[in-house]
Amino acid sequence: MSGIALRTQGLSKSWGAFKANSDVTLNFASGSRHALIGPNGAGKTTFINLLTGVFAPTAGQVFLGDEDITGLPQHLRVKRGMTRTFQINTLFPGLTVLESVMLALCEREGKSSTWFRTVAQQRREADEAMALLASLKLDRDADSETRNLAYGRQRLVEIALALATRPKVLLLDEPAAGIPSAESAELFEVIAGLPRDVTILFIEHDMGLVFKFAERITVLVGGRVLCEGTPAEIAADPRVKEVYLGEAEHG
Ligand SMILES: Nc1ncnc2c1ncn2[C@@H]1O[C@H](COP(=O)(O)OP(=O)(O)OP(=O)(O)O)[C@@H](O)[C@H]1O
Repeated sequence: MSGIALRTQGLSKSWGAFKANSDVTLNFASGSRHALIGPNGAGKTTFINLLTGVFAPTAGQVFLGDEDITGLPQHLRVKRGMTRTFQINTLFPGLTVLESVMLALCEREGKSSTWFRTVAQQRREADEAMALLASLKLDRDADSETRNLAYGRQRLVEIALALATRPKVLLLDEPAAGIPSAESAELFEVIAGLPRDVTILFIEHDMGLVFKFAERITVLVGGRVLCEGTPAEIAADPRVKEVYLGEAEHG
């Protein structure tokens, strides 16, 4: 696939006089693995919330492919192909991994309220769910209750649930947060191996993971784009060093 999967034009969000995002204009190429980095409070999560429709922007637009989705409610953005991860702990506490993914698949097909389905229909969904789990190396956990899995594997189930909506764009806000580093590397290996028809934008604080897995990096500082480029370009940019060195000195 080529072209632009997602772009923003002059996207801004203020609360009173405070500008959390200012004039953010970015392109996300189809199939790319794009990281959004920046110091605490830079406005990264705000940007994701503007993309998904949690917040309405003060100014600017969001385009998914060619469509201006700025005014769309959250669930219609998911239907159009932009999904962020769901928190399984709050969604399906007592279900197995397989049941959770089947439920997400049924939800996508609009079948979640159908109490009677044929065995053949259920088998199709189970097969699709198992294939999805296998692609994330979660098939061995299919019959475990999600709440009994290690935290890192729970995060993978969250990604499976997001993928069940068949996204064109997948948004991951710190997918490895709270996971031991050995597990987080494994999680990112799986994310990196996702099909190329899914464009991935992720926020991540661990620079080792960012520079290993991102193909493009955007640095946000004070709600503005400081710079954007390949990992090599970002690593060599003196402005980025200044921002992070300044942070280290304060820390
Ligand atoms: N609903 C809100 N009302 C007012 N201010 C907010 C709101 N949400 C976020 N902010 C402020 O906007 C700024 C940017 O926050 P945001 O969470 O987007 O930053 P971040 O880059 O994701 O930070 P972190 O890396 O610490 O998660 C912060 O100063 C925050 O306090």
